Amino acid sequence: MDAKTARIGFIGFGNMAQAMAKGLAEHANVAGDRITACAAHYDKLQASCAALGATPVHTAAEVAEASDLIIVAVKPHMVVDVLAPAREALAGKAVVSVAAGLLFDFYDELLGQESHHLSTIPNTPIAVGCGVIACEQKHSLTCDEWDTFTQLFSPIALIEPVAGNLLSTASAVAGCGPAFAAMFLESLADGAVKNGLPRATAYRLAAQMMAGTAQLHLAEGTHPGAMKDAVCSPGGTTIKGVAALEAAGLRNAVISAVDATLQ
Ligand SMILES: NC(=O)C1=CN([C@@H]2O[C@H](COP(=O)(O)OP(=O)(O)OC[C@H]3O[C@@H](n4cnc5c(N)ncnc54)[C@H](OP(=O)(O)O)[C@@H]3O)[C@@H](O)[C@H]2O)C=CC1
Ligand SMILES: O=C(O)[C@@H]1CCC=N1
Repeated sequence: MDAKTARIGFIGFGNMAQAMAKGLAEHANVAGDRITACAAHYDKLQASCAALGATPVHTAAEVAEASDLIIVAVKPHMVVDVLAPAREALAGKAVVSVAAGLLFDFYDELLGQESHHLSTIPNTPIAVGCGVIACEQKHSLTCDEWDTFTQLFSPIALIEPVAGNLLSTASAVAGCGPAFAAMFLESLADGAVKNGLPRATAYRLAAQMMAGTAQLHLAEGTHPGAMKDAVCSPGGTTIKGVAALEAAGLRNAVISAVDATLQ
């Protein structure tokens, strides 16, 4: 399988699948006509496929037949029922799951020990080429399929293999994290609006600040504590804000959020 020509299928075409397809089409040079998808509601699917030049089909088996690499992107509790009728068509194809909590042993049992599968957790920023895909280290893709998968997705996501027992924790940070980060972004803007800044300006400033702070850490590897210290002038305004965040329990709230996703 060649990453330049591989056909990609999505079984389920909701928020996560569309983010991946958009990232591939708009940031990784994957032509829309290489993408096929199915979903529960065909009219809605037609509209979302049209936006990318992708092909809508009615069943998971049709997706499998039309594709070399198939992304399973329905809700975890639906995977068994949706994949069962497509089992034959999936045989010998590369199956990449994004369903939370479904690991190697689950797919080995569902698809058979000869099947080629990989369990992952991506995140929605992949739509703009800034995603993460945490992958279970143990998988049964061939070397060629793994290479194709990484060549396709590494232009739009950091691909991070982790042990199976840590995939849910990685998911809390990378998969759920965009929701937590968006809450921080919104809260920061609320504070600014409360003090008179127009809403749109507040979102623009907060979003660019968050992107820039993350870029600074990624580029220089600076410890987050040192990044904070570099902003806090003695007796200045930032340390007063830091103290207010600590008084409100920011650190404990975030750690509890990670714990909550794992329960
Ligand atoms: N959202 C996220 O940020 C992340 C999600 N995930 C995982 O991605 C998966 C999808 O989540 P998400 O995209 O958020 O959920 P959505 O509800 O947005 O998407 C689910 C998709 O499944 C489709 N579907 C439902 N029933 C069937 C069926 N019988 N046959 C084919 N397709 C069907 C739905 O169709 P229709 O649209 O017509 O209703 C929809 O397109 C989950 O397993 C989740 O754990 C993983 C990491 C991050
Ligand atoms: O909320 C969820 O279950 C999925 C998994 C990671 C992000 N969204």
